[in-house]
Amino acid sequence: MTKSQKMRQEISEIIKYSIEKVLPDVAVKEELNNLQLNNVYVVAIGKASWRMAKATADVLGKCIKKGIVITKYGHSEGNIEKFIIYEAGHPLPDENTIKATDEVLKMVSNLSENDTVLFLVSGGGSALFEKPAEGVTLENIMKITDKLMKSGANIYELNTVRKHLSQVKGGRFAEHVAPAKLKVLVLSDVLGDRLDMIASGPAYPDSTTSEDALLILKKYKINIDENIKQVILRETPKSVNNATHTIIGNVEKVCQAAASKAIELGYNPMIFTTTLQGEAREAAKFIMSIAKEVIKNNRPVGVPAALIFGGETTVQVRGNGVGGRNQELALAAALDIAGMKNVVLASVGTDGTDGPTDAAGGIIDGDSVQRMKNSGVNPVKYLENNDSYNALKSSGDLLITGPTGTNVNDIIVVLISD
Ligand SMILES: Nc1ncnc2c1ncn2[C@@H]1O[C@H](COP(=O)(O)OP(=O)(O)O)[C@@H](O)[C@H]1O
Ligand SMILES: O=C(O)[C@@H](CO)OP(=O)(O)O
Ligand SMILES: [Mg+2]
Repeated sequence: MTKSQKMRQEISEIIKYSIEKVLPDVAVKEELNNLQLNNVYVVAIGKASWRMAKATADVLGKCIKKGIVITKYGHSEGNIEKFIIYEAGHPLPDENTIKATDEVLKMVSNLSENDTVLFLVSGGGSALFEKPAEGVTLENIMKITDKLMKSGANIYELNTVRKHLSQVKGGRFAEHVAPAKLKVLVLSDVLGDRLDMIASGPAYPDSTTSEDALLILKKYKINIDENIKQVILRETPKSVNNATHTIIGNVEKVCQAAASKAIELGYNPMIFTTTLQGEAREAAKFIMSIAKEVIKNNRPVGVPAALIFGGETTVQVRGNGVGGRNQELALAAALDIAGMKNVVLASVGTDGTDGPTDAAGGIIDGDSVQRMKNSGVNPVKYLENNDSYNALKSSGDLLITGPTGTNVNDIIVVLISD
């Protein structure tokens, strides 16, 4: 085995271990074990909702009256007693989203103040839990969110707009549940763990305003009809008094896990940030500038080193290729370190899907670009066309995990050895 092959294997091990450490099962059970709850209604939304619901059913069992899971297509792992399980569209909502959300609203509509809704929230919830505001259609929401996503808007901007077009986001779901109470367990996939942004904060007071939403649409040059503008001008709740929130997992945990596995494998780990953001290809260059500093000057960490970054970059999609922000970061990184020895990078979405592809991300090294060229791929052109998936496929650099059952943002690891 060559050095580079060994490092690729080690980086895969680090990623696998870290994702296992942020599966929500244990954290949900720990949180629920000491609770006295009777007649609980459970609503679970997002890409990790099936696992969160399963852990809940294991702990609360008989105390559950009824539960509903809404997760992304291909993310259900089977039946759970007393639960109805829906799969729906992501990152754009679809008819199944609306159907499942209506079922949730029906379930919580006549509860009393003695009832509790256990609300299990994970990223993906914005697309998977949706009932358009009066005067807005599903198509309106699909079009506006699609445009925002492709223009490189970050998750705060995207969800500020989503919250103002919805009957269940930005605290409005909590109003539906009242007078019953909500206990909300949250798996965070948003920079800074902002509770009003994760899945668009269905039970959390909204910190954004109608004016913010309109300014974001203007910034990205997205035109809306007057009737949509009027809907956006209806303000979201700024206080919610029937919900308590607890964060049970986040990107911090996944970075810590990566650091401990790196130590086990003999690397000096350093977590640089848990809030990486910006255009994916620019982030790649910045990350590799640090790698080069480590190689040249053993700064700010000595070789063998594991550089760890958590967060979520964005991509302005200009071409018509296939990819995701992690694959795009990996491709740009491959171009930056072409020909270099003993450097390997992995960039991975912890949910197991990066963009509209079946890959979780990519693992690249100094020979990736040569491998692409050998198979007739011009990596610069592919990057220009946002076709990172096919570029990484040609060099054998895609990381494919399938849905992981969790969702705590993205992790980037760089291994450097002598
Ligand atoms: N060809 C592409 N290359 C890079 N990114 C893309 C491409 N097509 C779509 N995307 C990005 O993928 C994002 C959705 O990816 P996804 O992994 O589902 O996000 P999340 O995990 O945060 O839900 C969109 O915001 C869009 O910018
Ligand atoms: O649902 C959402 O709003 C976001 C953030 O929580 O999740 P994802 O990026 O996975 O769609
Ligand atoms: Mg996201």
